[in-house]
Amino acid sequence: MIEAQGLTKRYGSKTAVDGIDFTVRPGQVTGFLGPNGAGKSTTMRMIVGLDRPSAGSVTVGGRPYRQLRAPLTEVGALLEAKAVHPGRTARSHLRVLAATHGISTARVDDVIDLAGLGPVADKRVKGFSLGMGQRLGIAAALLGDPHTLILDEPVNGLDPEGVAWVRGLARSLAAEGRTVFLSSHLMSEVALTADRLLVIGRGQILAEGPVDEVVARATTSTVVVRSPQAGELAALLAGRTTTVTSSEPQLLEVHGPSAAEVGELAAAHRIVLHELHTVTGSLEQAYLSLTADAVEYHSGAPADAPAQTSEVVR
Ligand SMILES: Nc1ncnc2c1ncn2[C@@H]1O[C@H](COP(=O)(O)OP(=O)(O)OP(=O)(O)O)[C@@H](O)[C@H]1O
Repeated sequence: MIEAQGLTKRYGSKTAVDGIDFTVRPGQVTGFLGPNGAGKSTTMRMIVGLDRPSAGSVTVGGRPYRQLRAPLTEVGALLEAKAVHPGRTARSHLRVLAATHGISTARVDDVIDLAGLGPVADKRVKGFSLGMGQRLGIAAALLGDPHTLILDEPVNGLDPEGVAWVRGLARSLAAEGRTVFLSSHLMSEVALTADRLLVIGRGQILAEGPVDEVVARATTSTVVVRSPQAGELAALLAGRTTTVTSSEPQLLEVHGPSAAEVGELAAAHRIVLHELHTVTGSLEQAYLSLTADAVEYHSGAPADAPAQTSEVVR
């Protein structure tokens, strides 16, 4: 469990993290989202004691990181720009790390296998691809078999097989009851991996909660109805809180009432339905809407409209 209270970091006049309160629970994967410069890495660095909060506090398992007796066995972290001696092999890097933290050499072999580093374990790290470097960072994070995993952009540079591996790993670590906190800019991946979300912008929390709830709150759902009596149903639905549009005969897109309400209204008037489902927004749409006012670094080119990758909930 990670708990932050009034967590703040200032760099001179810049407030990178602005008095945030949050809890990251065990047994779940929590996705940490936000635009570039939102304060994600700074927050993660404060969790693992690499940056000192200017105010407030953050604890892991009830204690500040610096007070943990065996930190590597409690918290494993993959953070950007982690220092690895380029002349060392992956195996020797992990062995040095294990030796300094009283972890067995057998565990080094385990995490090499777990991270799929076997074929390159005895090669020098300086020749590693971005993806291999990420795998080594994840192997190091897992070395102490920690209860809490903090992964800053873990899929950065990984190929599709690697991305799927990180997803499976995060899910299985959470299923074992561990706390998994990961940041990513890949919305499709977060949608597949995370149970909960913490969204920040300009150092402040913009949204927090189960993925479905955050998406539902930040996007509008549409009830799609197909009926041979669409005109009759549209007339019954028309009202101040309901908008009904129709893009083809017999098909209605209804904004306002739930699918259950539309179905019950139809049944009460003996209107035949051939189809009734809810189309919810995507995580990408929710993210763009939540962070629209918190983006510090805008692209020059106009952004494409978010893809209509709607999920159908029956
Ligand atoms: N050491 C530092 N000195 C001064 N400013 C810093 C320092 N580290 C971070 N910042 C500033 O704090 C803000 C938050 O940065 P941070 O790296 O935490 O954002 P982020 O959400 O991780 O962004 P990204 O998605 O680009 O990695 C940014 O404006 C950044 O420029």
